[in-house]
Amino acid sequence: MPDKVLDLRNRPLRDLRISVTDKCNFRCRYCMPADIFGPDFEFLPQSKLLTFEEITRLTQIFTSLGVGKIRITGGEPLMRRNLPELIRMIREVEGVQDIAMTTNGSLLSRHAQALKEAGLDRVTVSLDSLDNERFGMLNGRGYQVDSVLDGIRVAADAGLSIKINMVVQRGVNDQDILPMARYFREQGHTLRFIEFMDVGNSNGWRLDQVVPSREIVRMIHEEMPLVATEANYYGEVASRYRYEGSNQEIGLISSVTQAFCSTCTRARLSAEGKLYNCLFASSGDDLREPVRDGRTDEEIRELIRAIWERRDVRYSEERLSETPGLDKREKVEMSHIGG
Ligand SMILES: Nc1nc2c(ncn2[C@@H]2O[C@H](COP(=O)(O)OP(=O)(O)OP(=O)(O)O)[C@@H](O)[C@H]2O)c(=O)[nH]1
Ligand SMILES: C[S@@+](CC[C@H](N)C(=O)[O-])C[C@H]1O[C@@H](n2cnc3c(N)ncnc32)[C@H](O)[C@@H]1O
Ligand code: SF4
Ligand code: SF4
Repeated sequence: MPDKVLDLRNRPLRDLRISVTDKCNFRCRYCMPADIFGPDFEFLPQSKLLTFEEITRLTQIFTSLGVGKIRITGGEPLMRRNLPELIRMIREVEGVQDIAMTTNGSLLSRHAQALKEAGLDRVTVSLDSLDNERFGMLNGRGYQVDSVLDGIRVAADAGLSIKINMVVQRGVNDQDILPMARYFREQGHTLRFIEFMDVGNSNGWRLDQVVPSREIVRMIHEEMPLVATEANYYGEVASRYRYEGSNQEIGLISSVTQAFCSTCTRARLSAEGKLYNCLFASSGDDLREPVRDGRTDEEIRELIRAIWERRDVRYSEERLSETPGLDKREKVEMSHIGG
């Protein structure tokens, strides 16, 4: 039985989100704006990345503290070589119940089959528009919608369970809400709408660019009636609705208008081995050195336990209550810890 660990707000440690690279082939404005992440930007060298063996060892230590859900992310995780090998290694760790991956989908058609065979359970594909011109602008590199839809198709054929994530920005892609809802309802995949967030330090976030989830629900409900559904599990990020008369669902991730910090069970491990206790943390605790300097599993486990036990963060709730000085704090970049 894993040894349960609680933070200062009584939140258990249940999910580990592992970033395997800080590199990405996209330059989404809200995450890696091209003017900052340009040709001279220095990404992490290979020697600073956790190896697959180190990631697997840490995963095993995390499961002994209660983690059962693993999400592989990035940057773009499919830019890390031999990723199926890592999935295979994590699959063998006792206590791992669910392995998911978040990807921009552009390289998925090439890798989906191998990922499934290695033991990946689910993929979440990010897609913000079905309109080629707008999508090309949003991803900052002119990638076409079809490259992502192909990836989704191949992943579904390979037997992976699929969700789609759409970040909605007012005046940018809010006209895509209904076309996306119609399309993915027809395809039978759960689409989740994410409120645009003030992650990192450079995405130019403004509150008036956030489309509140309740507005999205109202808009879809008018055309395709929705029924609210119970959460699947404690701490689920998305609130869920199903289309009346079917089991087909959508989800709303309301991190700005209805923060969910009070049940946040997520730890985040960056590609260089820093442990972050919040998506909006200023800094992380290094685990790479302890892993490399010969410490035992038990010592590392106690280190992680101590980090979690002093955790008190609740950034999104503080944003909601307009805590003074919050907007001046330096934050980790989303591409560094993976969302
Ligand atoms: N503020 C905040 N946003 C989060 C958090 N976790 C996820 N998000 C946002 O929600 C998006 C979707 O997250 P996912 O990783 O797909 O959600 P998940 O809960 O792991 O998904 P399922 O396991 O499929 O339910 C992320 O890209 C973030 O934008 C969190 O802890 N805090
Ligand atoms: C940082 S990406 C990493 C994985 C992969 N590259 C992808 O895009 O799916 C993870 C998720 O974070 C979301 N994201 C990035 N910046 C965001 C922001 N400012 N607000 C809300 N979600 C954001 C992306 O849309 C994506 O679904
Ligand atoms: S959201 Fe994902 S695809 Fe877009 S720039 Fe960030 S890491 Fe890359
Ligand atoms: S803002 Fe931080 S504490 Fe709140 S839900 Fe997100 S990651 Fe968890």
